[in-house]
Amino acid sequence: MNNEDKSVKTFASNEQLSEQLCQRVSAQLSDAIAARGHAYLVVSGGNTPKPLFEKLSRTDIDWKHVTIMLADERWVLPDSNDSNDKLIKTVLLKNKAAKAHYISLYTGHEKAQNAAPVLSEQLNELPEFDVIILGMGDDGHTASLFPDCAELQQGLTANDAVIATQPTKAPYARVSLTKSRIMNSRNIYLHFCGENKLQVFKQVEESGKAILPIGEFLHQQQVPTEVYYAA
Ligand SMILES: O=C(O)[C@H](O)[C@@H](O)[C@H](O)[C@H](O)COP(=O)(O)O
Repeated sequence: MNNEDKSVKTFASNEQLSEQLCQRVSAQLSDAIAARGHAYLVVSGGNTPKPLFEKLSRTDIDWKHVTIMLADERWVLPDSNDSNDKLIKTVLLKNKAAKAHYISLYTGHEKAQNAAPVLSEQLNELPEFDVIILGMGDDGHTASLFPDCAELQQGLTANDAVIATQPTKAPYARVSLTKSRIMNSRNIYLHFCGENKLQVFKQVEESGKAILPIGEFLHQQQVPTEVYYAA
């Protein structure tokens, strides 16, 4: 591993990983509250983070001084089982974490591209995120920055905080944080599970460059980035 490689913490299960990541993230959120009076936590959707969300929801931190939001949203109705908004409200914003502030990326606009500028204005006003937890797909996408979507370069270069994307190999139009908004964070975590994703991660890591979107956040030295992997 060259010195640019990110530290990878490997766990036997997502349950064990989630326990450790919950402790780490909670401590950083509490430090942020102590230092600045408020903490900003950005999470990703999908299945991988569910055990982490359950544990975070039960963690005793000063949630009323935490704002939570998603790194991306599928453009589906909020009662859809594919809605990240529904996932967060169901699995994270409960128990002790019910006191947290939450900024939904689902604006109610008919189209994601009409929501993106409104969300950009709102999220550009926010300070540096304290913690952002990114997932990764088998294709190396993260948030909704997909290798095969026409909007990828815009997502990697725009100063806007949010863009609309339309992946070709995944369902739904989406809104996604851009690289510049993701990088405006104090701590980045990449959380993924399974051998397939591990091979993708190793391929990107060993290439030394951003051959897939996740590589934009692995091959950078500006923001401390830790990788949490479970078999
Ligand atoms: O809206 C989404 O789908 C997520 O934000 C996305 O980036 C996710 O992190 C990966 O697709 C991994 O999803 P799984 O954890 O379900 O494999």
